[in-house]
Amino acid sequence: MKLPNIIITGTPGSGKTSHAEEFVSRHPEFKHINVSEYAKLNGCIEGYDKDRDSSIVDEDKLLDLLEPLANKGGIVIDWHCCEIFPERWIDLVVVIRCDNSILYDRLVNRGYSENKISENIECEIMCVLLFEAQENYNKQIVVELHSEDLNMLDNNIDRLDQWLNNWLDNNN
Ligand SMILES: Nc1ncnc2c1ncn2[C@@H]1O[C@H](COP(=O)(O)OP(=O)(O)OP(=O)(O)O)[C@@H](O)[C@H]1O
Repeated sequence: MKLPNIIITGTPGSGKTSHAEEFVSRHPEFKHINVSEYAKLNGCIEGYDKDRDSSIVDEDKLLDLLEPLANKGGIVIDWHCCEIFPERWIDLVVVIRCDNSILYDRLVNRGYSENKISENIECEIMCVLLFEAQENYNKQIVVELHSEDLNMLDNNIDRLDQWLNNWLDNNN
């Protein structure tokens, strides 16, 4: 059976990994690719950005490694950046959104620096990840989902289940 490839993107702390994990726990035939972890485990880190306090991913190497998985289908890519993934790979782009004050508390709880918190809150206010998704993929495959409490998370995954059922009906 053919499976779709999904990107789950959004500002750090918005809830990408929570969504990807819940979706894959309901659909174990999918593989969750948490790009930050995957890049570290697979030697795709090419440096460190001191200002941003984050690793720099070797995107070419990452894409080479992901290509066979994407061609097979059934990957859920979880990263705060979506534009590097070729359009032909991707069937759905989910942009997770979060209320600023809730996001702020989540980032404080993670012990992020004031700079890193401000940068991420600004990114959320300016809808950076939503625009990035809409500019790089057909708008019809981009969906914005809010993730402020567990009820919302559950409803979002129900929506993704429905989308998946429709996709499977239309593509198999
Ligand atoms: N809908 C939600 N309701 C309650 N808590 C949530 C929800 N979504 C995420 N969280 C919590 O917010 C924190 C950040 O979530 P998560 O790690 O899924 O975000 P992320 O976008 O993957 O972050 P990063 O990009 O840094 O990996 C976690 O503590 C998680 O439990």
